[in-house]
Amino acid sequence: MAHQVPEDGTLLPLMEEFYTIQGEGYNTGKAAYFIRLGGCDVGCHWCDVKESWDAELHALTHADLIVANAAMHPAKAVVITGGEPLIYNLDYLTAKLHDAGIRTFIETSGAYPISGEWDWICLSPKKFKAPTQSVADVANELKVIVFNKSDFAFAEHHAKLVGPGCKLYLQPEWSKHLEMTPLIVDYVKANPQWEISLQTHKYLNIP
Ligand SMILES: C[S@@+](CC[C@H](N)C(=O)[O-])C[C@H]1O[C@@H](n2cnc3c(N)ncnc32)[C@H](O)[C@@H]1O
Ligand SMILES: Nc1nc2[nH]cc(C(=O)O)c2c(=O)[nH]1
Ligand code: SF4
Ligand SMILES: [Mg+2]
Repeated sequence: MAHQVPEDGTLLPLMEEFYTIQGEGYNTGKAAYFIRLGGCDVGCHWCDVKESWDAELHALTHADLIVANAAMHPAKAVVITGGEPLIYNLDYLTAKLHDAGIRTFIETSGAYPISGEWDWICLSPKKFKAPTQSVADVANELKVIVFNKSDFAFAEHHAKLVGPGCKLYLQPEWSKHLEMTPLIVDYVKANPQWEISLQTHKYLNIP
């Protein structure tokens, strides 16, 4: 039976929620409550959370309960990720998080139009399903995964589509990090508008 996810965003397929330290990008090192929504049709072959793809496997959960759980943690910041969170209407969830005094951060491929009210938007565009301009226009951070050398040209293409204040990051694909990290180091030294982002939680062995 397919999930009937209500369009008002009150019920969302929740895969997992956990309190940890943001491992990637601009907010690296800051404690945050992670909300991982199920469902993604982008199909990155190197995705590190393929268990998230099938939304049906993840129970529809009321957004009010997600907010109550988040509010119990000391850091008043959540990262909404997935799966691809923008498949869903995130207006209700993010408004309630803001009502509770919690800052809202999102990790998205941008493959679906923007919804929700955000304090930080990380756009990680994919070759497999291009991001919508509605997300590129408002992204605070562009984080391109480097799986092979062609990803530097892909990164430059997307840097032209984001706004002028958007931070630019290159992050090694995890299974290739030993090979790609030195290439990123050289690229950032030659093109210092870019910075390197590492998946520090994997080095720290935390969620
Ligand atoms: C699992 S995704 C979920 C959010 C959204 N679907 C997206 O791709 O942005 C969270 C972040 O992990 C990155 N990511 C996924 N698999 C990765 C891997 N094998 N190595 C490095 N980064 C990865 C994604 O690019 C994204 O920035
Ligand atoms: N610690 C930690 N930081 C993260 N930043 C983005 C993540 C994600 O899977 O979206 C992630 C994650 O899974 N864990
Ligand atoms: S868009 Fe994100 S969740 Fe979906 S397959 Fe790619 S990395 Fe995984
Ligand atoms: Mg992750």
